[in-house]
Amino acid sequence: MKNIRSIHAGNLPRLTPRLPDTHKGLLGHVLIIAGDLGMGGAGLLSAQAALRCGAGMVSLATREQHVSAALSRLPEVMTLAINSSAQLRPPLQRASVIVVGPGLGQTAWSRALLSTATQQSVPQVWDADALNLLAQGICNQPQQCILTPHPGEAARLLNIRTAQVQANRNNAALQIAERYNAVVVLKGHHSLIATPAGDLSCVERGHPVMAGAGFGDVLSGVIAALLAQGLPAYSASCLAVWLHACAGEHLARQGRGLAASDMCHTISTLLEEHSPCQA
Ligand SMILES: NC(=O)C1=CN([C@@H]2O[C@H](COP(=O)(O)OP(=O)(O)OC[C@H]3O[C@@H](n4cnc5c(N)ncnc54)[C@H](O)[C@@H]3O)[C@@H](O)[C@H]2O)[C@@H](O)CC1
Ligand SMILES: Nc1ncnc2c1ncn2[C@@H]1O[C@H](COP(=O)(O)OP(=O)(O)O)[C@@H](O)[C@H]1O
Repeated sequence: MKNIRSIHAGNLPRLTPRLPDTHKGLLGHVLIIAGDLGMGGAGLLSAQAALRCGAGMVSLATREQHVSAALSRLPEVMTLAINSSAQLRPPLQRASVIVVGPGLGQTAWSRALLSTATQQSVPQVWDADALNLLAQGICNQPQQCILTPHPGEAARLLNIRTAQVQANRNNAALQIAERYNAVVVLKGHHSLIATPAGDLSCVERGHPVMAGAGFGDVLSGVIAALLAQGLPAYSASCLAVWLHACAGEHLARQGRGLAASDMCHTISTLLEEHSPCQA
């Protein structure tokens, strides 16, 4: 293992400023594949975060039952009803970055969509049920993949117990990165970012106010937006985890009632302070 690097404001990667004549077509198109019945909000949180972190376009592929709620909450997002993997192909062709997994479930619908996504060659962020299906051997992760497990999902990926992951988080993050040949974000208190080459970074920021539903869904959208705007996988992961953790600290005064969607505006403000839109 190489030395563990502590991420701080001084060594963070930056997004380049936008040219005055830039347009949305140059800023990436994030496709989020998410939201089985009963979990329609997870994809919305990811989409909202991607939008608020500057992705040029954001599409959400989800269950038909979630479309009208998604459109009324996030009109900027192109929300598509997907009943079969054939219907997913056109949006997949347009995507430059894919997020798959938030609230995806593990039904036949979920599996069909995930396996269609694996055939794409663009960068992908795999979260939640995409990781659970990967751990079950139901599919293989594509090239250029970022895996974002929480400790429970990490345990499933390594076929060990959650307590064993937590007892040696560095080792767990590196092992998943090596086994799945992917950049890994091991979430939780002091999140870690690992690569298959053995690089390991730690973000010693964050706050227990973030221990609630949907905070990981937001993180997946932040990573995707940074990828869409040109950062490589490891840099995008480090910057996204740092922004997300610092936003949690900023909002900690709200206490236990902090909702994951409250994070998006603060993450957007921190990103602008760190990487201004114009030079
Ligand atoms: N609004 C929504 O629709 C939401 C949907 N969600 C979906 O709900 C489904 C189930 O996901 P869950 O993550 O709840 O369930 P899981 O069963 O994957 O994970 C929960 C377990 O993982 C372990 N764990 C997680 N974080 C830990 C930490 N920081 N330290 C130690 N142990 C930890 C604990 O044992 C915990 O009980 C997924 O499809 C997910 O995407 C969630 O994302 C929450 C929001
Ligand atoms: N105690 C904590 N300290 C710092 N960060 C936390 C803490 N609890 C949760 N988080 C962060 O919140 C997010 C939770 O993600 P996850 O467990 O996947 O939730 P969900 O699936 O509900 O979206 C992760 O980014 C994690 O690092």
